[in-house]
Amino acid sequence: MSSPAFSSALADAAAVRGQLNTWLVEHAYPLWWEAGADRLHGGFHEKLGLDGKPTNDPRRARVQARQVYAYSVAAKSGWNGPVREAAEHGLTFFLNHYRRPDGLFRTKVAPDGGCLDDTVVLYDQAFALFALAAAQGAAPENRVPEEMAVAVRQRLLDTLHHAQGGFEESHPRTLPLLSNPHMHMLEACLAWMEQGGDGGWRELAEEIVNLALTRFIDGQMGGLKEYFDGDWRPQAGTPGRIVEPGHQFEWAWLMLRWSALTGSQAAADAAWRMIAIGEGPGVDRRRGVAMNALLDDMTPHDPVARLWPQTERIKAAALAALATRDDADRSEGYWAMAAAGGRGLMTYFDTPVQGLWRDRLNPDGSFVEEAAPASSFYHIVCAIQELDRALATIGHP
Ligand SMILES: O=P(O)(O)OC[C@H]1O[C@@H](O)[C@@H](O)[C@@H](O)[C@@H]1O
Repeated sequence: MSSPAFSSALADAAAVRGQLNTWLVEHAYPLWWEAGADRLHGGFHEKLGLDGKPTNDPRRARVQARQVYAYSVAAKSGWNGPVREAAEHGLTFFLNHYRRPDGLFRTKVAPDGGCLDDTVVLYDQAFALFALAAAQGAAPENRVPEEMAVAVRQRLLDTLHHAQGGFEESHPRTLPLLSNPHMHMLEACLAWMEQGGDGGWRELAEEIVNLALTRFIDGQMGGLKEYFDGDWRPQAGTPGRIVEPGHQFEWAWLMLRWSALTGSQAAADAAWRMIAIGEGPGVDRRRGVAMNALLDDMTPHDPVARLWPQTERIKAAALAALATRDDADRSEGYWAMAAAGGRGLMTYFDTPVQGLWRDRLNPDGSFVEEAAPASSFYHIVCAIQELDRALATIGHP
């Protein structure tokens, strides 16, 4: 029962959290382990069809890594399935089939683990680091994941480091440069800092935060952009004008975490502005969801709403509510945002087989009929756990 001292928006957010968590533990975790794990070849399927059966799609490195994370933290949500077995099932396949002789990770393999694309993609390296941090957290006595992660970090700094900070996409250079993999690199650095990793994680995190504050974010508009030329200037034409609401939320969540760790006011200020964009022009009130993309004049660019921006809306809102807890009115607004984000997310869970999700909501309110991508599970798990953690921190049951 919620105490009368708690606001109604907060109680509402807690009620939504309860529904989300029930769905997660009773339907999603069991389904993505029972049907989503490949007992024959190992690893996890890339997608489950709307009938709950696996599709035979090629497997992206990021998806395996994300599933390792999702199952590593499953016990925190109260799933009492074989947490460790599930996480190890994913990690074994990932290390056996994606790890290259140079210690970096290839981008894609076939369902049987055969190499389909040996390319090193920066985004995938970030998720490899993230999964290794999750593995470290699940089995702290084994230091192998840390050794592997430090080697990956060093190799990236040796081969892809950009003179003005951050990373190239590849060597030899391909353009545009992208902010997005840096977001996940920052997420991985924070995960390693939480695991007690060496000072290199903090240094790299700081470099990425500074790059975001000085280059990725447009100081006038306050929004963070996606595509850049070789000197970290927004790319010419439309790509350089794209502002994704989901990324405003996701970066804001990371910036608030960074600010809480370091006291950085600049990071917090950037977060408030990004949240205002995401939650203002970024949300279509009619459908109750965050859209895929705006342009820098705040007009919709891609009004389709994928699932993942909804999870990022929840994460940003939960942490913002926590960070403003001494200012009742502000905090109340963020709890309301978290509740609205949670409701928006739940509309994606209305599927013939419970535990699956829809991925794309059209402007007319219909969903695209398609298989459920496993890639979204990590987003969903993290959002529900962040909401839960924020509520627990302020003492809400
Ligand atoms: O597109 P998938 O693989 O489902 O990932 C979902 C999304 O995750 C977010 O964190 C961002 O990195 C997006 O750019 C990405 O599209």
